[in-house]
Amino acid sequence: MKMSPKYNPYENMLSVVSNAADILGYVPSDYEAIKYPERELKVAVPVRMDDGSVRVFEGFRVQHSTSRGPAKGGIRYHQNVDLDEVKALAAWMTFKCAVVNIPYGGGKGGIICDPTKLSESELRSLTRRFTAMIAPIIGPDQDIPAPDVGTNANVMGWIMDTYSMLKGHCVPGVVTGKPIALGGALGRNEATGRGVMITTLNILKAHAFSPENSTVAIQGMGNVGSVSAKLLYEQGLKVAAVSDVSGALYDPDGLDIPSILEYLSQKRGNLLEGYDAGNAKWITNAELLELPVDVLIPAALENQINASNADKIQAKIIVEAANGPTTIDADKILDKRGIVIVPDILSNAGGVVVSYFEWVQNIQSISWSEEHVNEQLKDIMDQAFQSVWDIAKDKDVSLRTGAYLIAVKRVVDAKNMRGIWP
Ligand SMILES: NC(=O)C1=CN([C@@H]2O[C@H](COP(=O)(O)OP(=O)(O)OC[C@H]3O[C@@H](n4cnc5c(N)ncnc54)[C@H](O)[C@@H]3O)[C@@H](O)[C@H]2O)C=CC1
Ligand SMILES: O=C(O)CCC(=O)C(=O)O
Repeated sequence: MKMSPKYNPYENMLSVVSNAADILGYVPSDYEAIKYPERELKVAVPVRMDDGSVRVFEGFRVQHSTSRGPAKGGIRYHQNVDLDEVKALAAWMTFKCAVVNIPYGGGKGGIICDPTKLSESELRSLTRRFTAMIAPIIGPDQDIPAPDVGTNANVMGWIMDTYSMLKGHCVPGVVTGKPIALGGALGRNEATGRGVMITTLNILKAHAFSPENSTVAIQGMGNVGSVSAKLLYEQGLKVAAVSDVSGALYDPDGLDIPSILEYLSQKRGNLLEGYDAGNAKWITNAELLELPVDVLIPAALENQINASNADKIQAKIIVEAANGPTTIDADKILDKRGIVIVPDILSNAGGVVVSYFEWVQNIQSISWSEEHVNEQLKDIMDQAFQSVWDIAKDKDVSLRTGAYLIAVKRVVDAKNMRGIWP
């Protein structure tokens, strides 16, 4: 994925936060502290590769804020990971947890690597060594990792095992998104996509669109994109386009999502390439973003909708499933054009909400049914959507600004109530 040279996700995040702080009437010293991550750890992780050589991978864990609770957020394995990206992702977690009002701060981690080019044993060694190196700053009361791009339940299982071995006892609450057999929550694997589905239905309803008459295009068919596609298809939306790093499929009459998901589940590497497209046609990811659909769901990486394509977007609504898919320049262009954006910190919060349920179950040694998890998730997502919608209408601002008005206030209030010590 090509990043525009000037794009800095951390600066993007800061300018959104400053805008919200201005509207809230804060003076700089009220929110100066939340402009900086509390802690940044950079590690060099040596791995014995299958061919006997040693490679050293660079990794990061950033804790943006612990004012409202332990840091919380995923770990990304991707070749384009860098410190500014991890810092931005950590800060977005702080504001995401605040907007849905769960008792966490924000953190994020990453390793610069292409996990599709590593064998399972290399991935396991990399994960175990990385965990050992970040172990001093993580823990169920300190900082709780989870899956993100390029990581999954298996990786979380290795983190849980390595941390537990270091402590000398089983610590399931150190990480969420684990395999169910290791204390993972039922419903966590689908939770982010389920939250995206709930949010999409909420925004369609708010604009009096019926799901059955709405079309959607989804960029990214990993954990978040594929579950969003499945659940939206089941809700009657016409999923006209989906994509991944290997290309995009488009059929204005709607794709056969169950058949695509079946193909992905059988294919090693989970890529769309090679799928028998039938009536659908292959297009590029750039073309997918500009399709004439009702809803566009970017579910891949940051900086996909930027100043170079914002004036070509034809969707009426964008539901941000990825973190940071829209730059601030694009935001302004889209806003002027009347395109509604449901911001990432609201629409993709389902994952961390169910991670919170997983952690709550782990520390109490109890287990909830999937039905209970999904009901509680829906309640939280609906309430958060309504609060963001109401404040945005009340203040006549975008949904992104509305979400940040709620989140920044909660984080600043907590920070200031705790005070600066000594
Ligand atoms: N996994 C989770 O629970 C959560 C993930 N997110 C965010 O959702 C986004 C996707 O994450 P996951 O689905 O977990 O990752 P994943 O690793 O499961 O899937 C990523 C998908 O994006 C595709 N992709 C990568 N580069 C692309 C490109 N240039 N064009 C089109 N597709 C491309 C990949 O082929 C893959 O289908 C990320 O922004 C992540 O931070 C947000 C909240 C929670
Ligand atoms: O489940 C979690 O703790 C965090 C998921 C995540 O990384 C995100 O929401 O971006």
